[in-house]
Amino acid sequence: MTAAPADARARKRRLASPKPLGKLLPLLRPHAGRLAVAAVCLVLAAGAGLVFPKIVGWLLDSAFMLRDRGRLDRIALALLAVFAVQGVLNFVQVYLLSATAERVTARLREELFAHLVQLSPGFFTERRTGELTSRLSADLALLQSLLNTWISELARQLLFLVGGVVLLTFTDPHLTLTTLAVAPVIVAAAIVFGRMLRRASTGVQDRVAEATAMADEAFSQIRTVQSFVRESHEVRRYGALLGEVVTAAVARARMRATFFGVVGFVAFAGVTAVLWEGGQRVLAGTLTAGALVQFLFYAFFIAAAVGSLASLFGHFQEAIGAAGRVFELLATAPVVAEPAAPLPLGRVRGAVALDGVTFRYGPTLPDVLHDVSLHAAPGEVVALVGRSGAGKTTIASLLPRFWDVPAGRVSLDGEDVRTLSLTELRGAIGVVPQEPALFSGTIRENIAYARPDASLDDVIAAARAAHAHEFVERLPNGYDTPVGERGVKLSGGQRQRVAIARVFLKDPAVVVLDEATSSLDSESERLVEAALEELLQGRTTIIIAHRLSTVRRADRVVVLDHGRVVESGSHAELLAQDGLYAKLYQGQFREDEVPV
Ligand SMILES: Nc1ncnc2c1ncn2[C@@H]1O[C@H](COP(=O)(O)OP(=O)(O)OP(=O)(O)O)[C@@H](O)[C@H]1O
Repeated sequence: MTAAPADARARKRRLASPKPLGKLLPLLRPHAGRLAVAAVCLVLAAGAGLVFPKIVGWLLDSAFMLRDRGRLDRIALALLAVFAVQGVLNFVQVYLLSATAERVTARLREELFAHLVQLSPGFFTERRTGELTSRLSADLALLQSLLNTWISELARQLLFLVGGVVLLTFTDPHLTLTTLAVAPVIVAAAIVFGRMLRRASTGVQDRVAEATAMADEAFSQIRTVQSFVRESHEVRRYGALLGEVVTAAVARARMRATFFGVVGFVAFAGVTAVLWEGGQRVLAGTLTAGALVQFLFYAFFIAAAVGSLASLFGHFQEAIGAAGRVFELLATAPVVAEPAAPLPLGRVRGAVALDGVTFRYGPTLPDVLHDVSLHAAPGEVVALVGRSGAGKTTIASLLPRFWDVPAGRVSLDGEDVRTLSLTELRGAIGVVPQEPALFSGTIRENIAYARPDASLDDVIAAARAAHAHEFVERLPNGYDTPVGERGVKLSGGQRQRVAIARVFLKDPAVVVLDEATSSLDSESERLVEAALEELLQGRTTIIIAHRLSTVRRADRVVVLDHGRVVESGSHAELLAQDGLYAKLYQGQFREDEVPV
């Protein structure tokens, strides 16, 4: 239990360091030209802003004293010109920065997405998908604000601060000191509140991610939610999480409000001190009214700049937190890595083997496979059977190398799967999951998922082989019919046949099939059976079998128990052995038998 607080401390330290923001620099490099133009515009616009008090001071001291109307007109026109130029400069700068920020954020989002989709399935069992989507949206939105507003605001306010102080010092060094007397208080407040804000903001972002994850889960499990009539429970759960978001956000708002109150008061107290001290000198005749007004303007600029910088400090802390989380995700190394120099696979024959494989899902978890050896010759159909939790799905997911084995060897055509390129290995293996989920899109797009360049004829041929063509043809838009999110607009049997058609189009040498446990109506069942029958022709097949017809068809049945191979042989041989298989047969298969 000592590790957790240490982790938390490390996390806090890591978030406090601005290093994560530095990682944005390489992304900005391609936009250097645009950023340079924006920076020049920003400096010039700030300069124009700084000229304004000078002109007003001049106006008061010369035009008014001399009662010169012409001079007033000229000064007003000059001011208009200054503001017009400033307007144009602001436009260019805001436009360039926003466009760059949009591009950079989109690029980073894409990079993060590209990184996440190639991480091993194990990563997604540890992290909730809703949390990841929240990182992609909320944290990147913070970084976008950083790029298009906060950085330019920081530069602008720094220019106002430095420019203001320099110009003040030229006018009256003593009054400058009075103005700056309050600065240490503001800086101290910024540091204290900034830290608190960063922590509070991380809390808010984490709570938002949790609430998003929960909603995401409820939507994806909507049938379960509704069939158990748990809608109000889910609403309460979501409400409770939103309550936490509100509590955390209100705490952050309280901090921000206190900060603004304190900093506002201190800054204007400084301005008041300047007014009081300067006013006395105007009365004494050692300072002109124009110089005092000019001075007050600069004092306002400085106060506003210090205040803005202080609040920007808080925003930067939030952005550091967001960048930290984003780059931490980007740095997650895939557990299953592409070999440095993959062996070329050539034409795949389809010999599949596990030799002495021991496997566990995590270093602290118990072994779920113990010294498993299993061989399938090219074209052979091997059925895996065993009680629930025996390790069948685990074996099936080791072949496409979704996980690596700590002991033993998994091979394709005699080559260790760890030595092959993931693209070639996975290209050689077709997987039909137990409950195939399709992508929202059309039937054609779903079948062509394995080969997006496939022609309609190829898609139809695959659908025919999978006995899906007949039902697709009867749909209102045929192959262009949208299937709905995850294929919800199709029946279970239709989804299965589309998933089988997809594998036909891929035409792999090895098929890994997790047979559906849920029973379909007999017509649908017959069609799926027929489709599978065709799919297995000439391919090495590993089937997680749940049906008697499947085990009968298999060349070999491998019986697993608690992660060990306990029996192996044909259906008839195993029945004759009267061991675990015979027992399973009595209990599992007989009732599942379907009329063919
Ligand atoms: N992602 C995972 N993380 C940790 N343990 C897991 C994970 N997936 C499966 N297990 C564990 O591994 C063991 C084998 O599971 P597996 O899914 O391979 O069994 P199975 O024989 O396919 O079961 P079923 O027929 O019910 O699908 C089980 O004890 C299970 O709890």
